[in-house]
Amino acid sequence: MLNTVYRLVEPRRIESEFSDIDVNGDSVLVRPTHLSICNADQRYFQGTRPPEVLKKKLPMALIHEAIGKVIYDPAGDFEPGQKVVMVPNTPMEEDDIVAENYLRSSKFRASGFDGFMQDIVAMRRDRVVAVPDGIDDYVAAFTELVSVSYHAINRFDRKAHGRRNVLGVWGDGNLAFITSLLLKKRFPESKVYIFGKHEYKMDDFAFADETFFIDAIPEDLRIDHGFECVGKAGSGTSINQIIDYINPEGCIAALGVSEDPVPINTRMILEKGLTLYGSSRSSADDFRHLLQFYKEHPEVVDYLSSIIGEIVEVRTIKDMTHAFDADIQKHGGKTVMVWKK
Ligand SMILES: NC(=O)C1=CN([C@@H]2O[C@H](COP(=O)(O)OP(=O)(O)OC[C@H]3O[C@@H](n4cnc5c(N)ncnc54)[C@H](OP(=O)(O)O)[C@@H]3O)[C@@H](O)[C@H]2O)C=CC1
Ligand SMILES: O=C(CO)[C@H](O)[C@H](O)COP(=O)(O)O
Ligand SMILES: [Zn+2]
Repeated sequence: MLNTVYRLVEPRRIESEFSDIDVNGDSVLVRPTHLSICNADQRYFQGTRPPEVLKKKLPMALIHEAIGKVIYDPAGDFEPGQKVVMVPNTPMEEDDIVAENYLRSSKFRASGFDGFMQDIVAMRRDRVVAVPDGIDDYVAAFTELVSVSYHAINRFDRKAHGRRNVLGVWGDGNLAFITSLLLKKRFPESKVYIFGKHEYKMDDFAFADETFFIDAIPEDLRIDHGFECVGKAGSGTSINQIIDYINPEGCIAALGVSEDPVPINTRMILEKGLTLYGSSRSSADDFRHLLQFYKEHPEVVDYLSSIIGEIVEVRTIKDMTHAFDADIQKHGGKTVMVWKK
C-alpha cells in the first residue's frame, strides 16, 4: 500500500516522500487523526539541537504524541475505525530489571526513526492501545506526555520514603501542570506546591495547594520530595533550588531535558543524603494504566482539557509549518494538529 511520510529534512523544511507499507505483515495500520507537538519536536524543527545530532537524525518524521483510527488489522484485534493511541517507544528486547523506556536498544519515534507525521502508520500491535469511549480527542492526543508524568510518579512511589506531607513541583508549563495534577489525584493527603515564573501560568494550577514565584520562596519553606519539570538551563537552577528547600533524605525527580550538562550542588546532595533520579518517556503499560485511570477519574480529563492550546487543521505542508510556528509563539498549552490528510 502506498503511503506518504512527511519528514523534516533540515530545520524548518518538511518534505513529503512516498513509501510502501506491507499489508501482508502483522502491523496494525493506523490513520493519524490528532497529533500533538512536544518540545522535543520543536528542538528538531527549529534546529536548536546540536548540528551533529541533526545530521545523524534527519530526515525524520516528527511527532510522538498522537491518536488515530485503525484502518486495517490483519489479526482482527482492532476493528476498522477504532480509535487508538500510538505508543512511540518500541523495545527491541526484554529485560527483567530495566524498563522498556530505559533500554538503550529501544527505538523512539521522532527521535531517530519516523514519528507519526504520515498518512498511515504501520504500528507493531503491542504499540497500539484502544482509547476508551468518551475521552476528548484533543486530550487523548497528548496521552504520551501525560504517560510520562504517570510513569515518573510510579517511579517516585517506588523510590521515595513514606513522608510525603509536601511535594514540590518546579516549572509552570505543560509537564509541571500534568505532573502536579496527577500527584494531587494520587496523593490527596499531600500538599502539592508549584514553583514557577509566570503568574498567568500558575493561575491555571487551581488544584494545587500553593504556588510560589521562584524568586520569592519563603525562607523557612520545606518540601519532602521534589519534581523538576523545567528543562534547558532552568534544569540546573531548579534542581539546585529543590536541593536548598528539600528535607534530608528526600527524592528529586529530574524530568526536564537540557541540551548541555548542568552544574548541580552535589555537596548538599551528599550532606542531606538526597536521591536524584531521572525519569524519561514511558512504556506501553503506562499508556494502558493511564487510560484506565482516565476512565476511573473523568475529572482528570476535564482538568487536562484546560491545557489544550492551539488547534490547527493540517492539509498541506504549509499547514504543518504553520502549526509549529503557532506552537512556538504560544503563551502556553498543547498545540494539536487535526490531520485532515
Ligand atoms: N522526561 C520526559 O520524558 C519528558 C521531558 N520533557 C521536557 O520537560 C521540560 C518541560 O516541558 P514543558 O512543560 O512542555 O515545557 P515549558 O517550556 O512549557 O515549561 C517550562 C516552564 O518552566 C518555566 N521555568 C523556567 N525556569 C524555571 C525555574 N528555574 N523554575 C521554575 N520554572 C521555570 C518556564 O518559563 P520560561 O519559558 O519563561 O523560561 C516555562 O514556563 C522540557 O525540557 C521538555 O522537553 C517533555 C516531555 C517528556
Ligand atoms: O519528549 C520526550 C518524551 O515525550 C523526550 O524528551 C524526548 O523523547 C527526548 O528525545 P530527544 O532525545 O529526541 O530530544
Ligand atoms: Zn515528548
